[in-house]
Amino acid sequence: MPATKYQTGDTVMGRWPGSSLYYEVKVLRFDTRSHLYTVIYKDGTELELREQDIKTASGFQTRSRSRSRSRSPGRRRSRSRSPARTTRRSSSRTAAAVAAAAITESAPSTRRDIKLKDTLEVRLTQEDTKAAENNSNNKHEKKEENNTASKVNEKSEAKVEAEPVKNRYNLRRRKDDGDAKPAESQPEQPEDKEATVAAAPASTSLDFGGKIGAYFWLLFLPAWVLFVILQVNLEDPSLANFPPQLPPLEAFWDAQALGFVILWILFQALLHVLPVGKLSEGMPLRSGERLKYRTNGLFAIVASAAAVAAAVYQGVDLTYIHSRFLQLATATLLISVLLSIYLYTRSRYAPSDQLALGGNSGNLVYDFFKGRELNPRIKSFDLKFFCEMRPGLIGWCLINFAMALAEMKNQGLDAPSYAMILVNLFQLLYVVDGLWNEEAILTTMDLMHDGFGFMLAFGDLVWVPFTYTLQAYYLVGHPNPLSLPAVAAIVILKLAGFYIFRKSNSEKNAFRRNPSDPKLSHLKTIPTATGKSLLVSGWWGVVRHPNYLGDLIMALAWSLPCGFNHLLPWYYMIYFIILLVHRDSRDMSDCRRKYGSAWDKYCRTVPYRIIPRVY
Ligand SMILES: NC(=O)C1=CN([C@@H]2O[C@H](COP(=O)(O)OP(=O)(O)OC[C@H]3O[C@@H](n4cnc5c(N)ncnc54)[C@H](OP(=O)(O)O)[C@@H]3O)[C@@H](O)[C@H]2O)C=CC1
Ligand SMILES: CC(C)CCC[C@@H](C)[C@H]1CC=C2C3=C(CC[C@@]21C)[C@@]1(C)CC[C@H](O)C(C)(C)[C@@H]1CC3
Repeated sequence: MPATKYQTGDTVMGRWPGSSLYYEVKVLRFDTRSHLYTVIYKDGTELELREQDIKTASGFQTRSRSRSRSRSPGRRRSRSRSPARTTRRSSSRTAAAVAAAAITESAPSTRRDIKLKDTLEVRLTQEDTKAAENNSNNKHEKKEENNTASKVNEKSEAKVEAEPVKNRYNLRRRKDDGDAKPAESQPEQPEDKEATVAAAPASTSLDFGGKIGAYFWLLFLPAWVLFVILQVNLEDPSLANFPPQLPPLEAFWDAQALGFVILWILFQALLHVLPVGKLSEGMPLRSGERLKYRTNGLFAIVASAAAVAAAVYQGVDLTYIHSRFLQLATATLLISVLLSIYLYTRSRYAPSDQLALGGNSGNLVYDFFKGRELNPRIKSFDLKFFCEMRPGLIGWCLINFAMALAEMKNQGLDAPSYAMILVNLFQLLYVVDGLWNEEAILTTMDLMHDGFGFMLAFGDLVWVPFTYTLQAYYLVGHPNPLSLPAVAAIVILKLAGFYIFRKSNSEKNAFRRNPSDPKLSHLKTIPTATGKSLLVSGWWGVVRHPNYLGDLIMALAWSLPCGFNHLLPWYYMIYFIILLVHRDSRDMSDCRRKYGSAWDKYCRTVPYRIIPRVY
């Protein structure tokens, strides 16, 4: 071995692929060509690691057994699962399995007792690239029994290794290379040495156009909301009338509107904290901890509907929402900015293992926009979950309803138009479904991966209620009579989209929550080194984002009732295509980073992203 940082035989800490956990490993050799260290874990699993994925043991303070024992049950479970202990429990258990178990089951005794001297990041770098295609003949792919998400097909892995690998990632198992020592022959690791949770690494690859992009979006997004609101008020909201005449500045502001918005948010917060409904567990965090969420969204929307009905009965004129839309939007924008400032400020004091992987670039503007802290909470009140699922989402339905009343008032109708009814019912179904399946949000990107900053605070509180309602707003001033066959066709389209959306989201959510669910046992999966598997049949075998496909079909059904006279009611459809294509590519790179070659294999097996045979 040439002069390298670590020498053959050194005992060091190696990062487990796709996780922030470190285990004690022994250096076996260094490859001068690839600059990779081959290391062996206590259970005999061999991996190739980059130098930056290895640290000296002195850089860590591991948790002591006595401390961990006294804390959470999850933590107690994890003790028996670390690679260090597998040799005694079961020699057939792979490091992949045990690491996954450690990742998913260990909760830190306390965040404060985890200290890292370094901030680390694992990057799955593609080495060379020719052979993966040849090796792609589904060696991992098998009809898993679904009895565990953490199986690693050792035999097929060995075959892959035996051939020249082209699309290979540098963090991979090498147990069957021949010179790996059997797990049983490894010395037992002391029981008080356990995996250590890494701090969030500094974000280096930045989304949304990076730092410059963040400036742009911070200015553009609020301006866009105000712009479309001004546009939709025009008799002819066409591009020919761009830009709309700007009203005087004071027209944007109304203290009463601010008061109503604050009341609405407080009312939703009150409903959220009431001890009604179930407490659901989120997905395991990097630390292994699982947060609890009160998922009483359905109760919240029913209670809100009752409160609104009571208010209308008492003579409250909801068309105020239509006439003061601009002022309500401005007030909510102000609240979202203040909330984002609070979120950014508190994130400066948050322990670094609680930061999101993407919003920790060190650049104030970018981090403010993207969000630093993953799950900011005030006691057990989760701000991100609340904002995403309550004031804006339920507010969306309230606004739509107010638009229906405004349409009747403005056009002198006894009942809302067909188009208005369709838009109201379709979007109500979407929101109620989201609240009914509220638990499923816990396995989405926003909740699992994104920090909570301006993007989501503004998105949840302003963007959703004030731009997703544009179709209903448009119909108030721009009637579009629909024939019954047209109504029927649009309803069928909506139901088809909804079916795809709901089935695919539920399938993934059920699989992530319980991979051994007997109802899913017919599905094919690909195991990954993190212990989680990927679905490759069922809905997730049709395209890589079947839920986006269903959502897009629904979006089409929301715009069609508004006709083709103007582009404005099609705004949601256009925005949504851009949003979902971008989310898909963000998710692709996240998953590639997490799952490495298993993800590539999934992409080869399921080549289309959102629309079968098209995209
Ligand atoms: N109306 C709106 O404005 C918006 C609606 N949405 C909707 O919200 C829903 C959630 O969307 P979003 O959070 O973007 O993404 P997904 O719900 O699709 O979540 C993506 C995650 O699912 C997991 N996953 C991906 N492929 C597989 C597979 N083959 N098998 C098992 N797990 C897999 C991965 O996470 P891991 O492996 O880590 O579990 C991946 O990161 C969608 O229905 C979307 O349409 C989204 C954005 C805006
Ligand atoms: C301001 C930016 C340009 C974009 C911000 C994006 C947000 C508005 C969306 C990100 C993901 C969302 C989801 C829903 C609403 C929009 C945002 C917040 C969702 C709650 C809508 C209802 C669905 O049933 C859902 C699946 C629960 C959605 C989850 C994602």
